Amino acid sequence: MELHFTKMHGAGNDFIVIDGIHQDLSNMSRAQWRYLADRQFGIGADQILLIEKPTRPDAEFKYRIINHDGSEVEQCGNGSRCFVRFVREKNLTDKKQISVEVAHTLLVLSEKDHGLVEVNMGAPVLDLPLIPFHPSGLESRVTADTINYLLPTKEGSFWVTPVSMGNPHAVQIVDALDKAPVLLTGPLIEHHPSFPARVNAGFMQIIDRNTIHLRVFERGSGETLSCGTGACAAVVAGILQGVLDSPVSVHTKGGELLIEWQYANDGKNASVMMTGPAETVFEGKISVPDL
Ligand SMILES: N[C@H](CCC[C@H](N)C(=O)O)C(=O)O
Repeated sequence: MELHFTKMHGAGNDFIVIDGIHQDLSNMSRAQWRYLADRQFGIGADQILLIEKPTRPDAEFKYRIINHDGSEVEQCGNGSRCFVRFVREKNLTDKKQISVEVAHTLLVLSEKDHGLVEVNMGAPVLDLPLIPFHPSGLESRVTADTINYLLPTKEGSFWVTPVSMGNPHAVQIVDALDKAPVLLTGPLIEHHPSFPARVNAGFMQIIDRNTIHLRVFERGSGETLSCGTGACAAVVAGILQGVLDSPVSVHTKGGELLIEWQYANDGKNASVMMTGPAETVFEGKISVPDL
């Protein structure tokens, strides 16, 4: 089958964005999704964003997120900004604020000046079974307003803070990000049995109380140049541990994101606000083989 797509990125986290409203992609297999995301045999991307008609009355659109490995997931921060840019450029809506259904949540997205996009990512989920995270048998320690867990792997043990932004994250603080063994330990954390749905492994270096450097080994995609939900999770973890204050500038290999979480005023149910770039790179069409 032939399909039209738009290649986009949000701070270097790259996407294949597909209009599934005007194209019928209901029969795509996981192997075909993997083919599209493959950087040698297909178009190449960290994730695929598939835009569909909503299933709930308060949403204008729905979008689905498929990782590089073909796994479908619950949330994508950088992708949500590219979604806004896409529907604007395609004139699919003229609304200033766009409500979109993503897995089990409703995101409210709006464009800001200077080509940036702001997303209300909702409140973090910290209830361990909902992350999901099973701490049984793990050493733990209280750190300010949260609990860290010592995750043992064959390459050492790492203190992590479990946080969900709709998708699961394990955030650790490192002293020197450029020396952190992200590619060695990231996969071990991603597949750790304490995270039954796997997990995105975040590595953050605290620069000051309003600045971090961040690398994320993403579930289903490996290390990406930037991870929006990972930036949100890292800031939540840092604020709960008493080492960060909102707003936080998150520096990633692919660019800068601004994350705000008014925990001090509104507690753990405060929404996380993410602001960052979204770029269209090129449009194309591709013939997808039966796989
Ligand atoms: N790999 C993630 C999904 C993409 C998230 C990331 N690209 C973002 O910008 O939030 C997961 O499996 O939960």
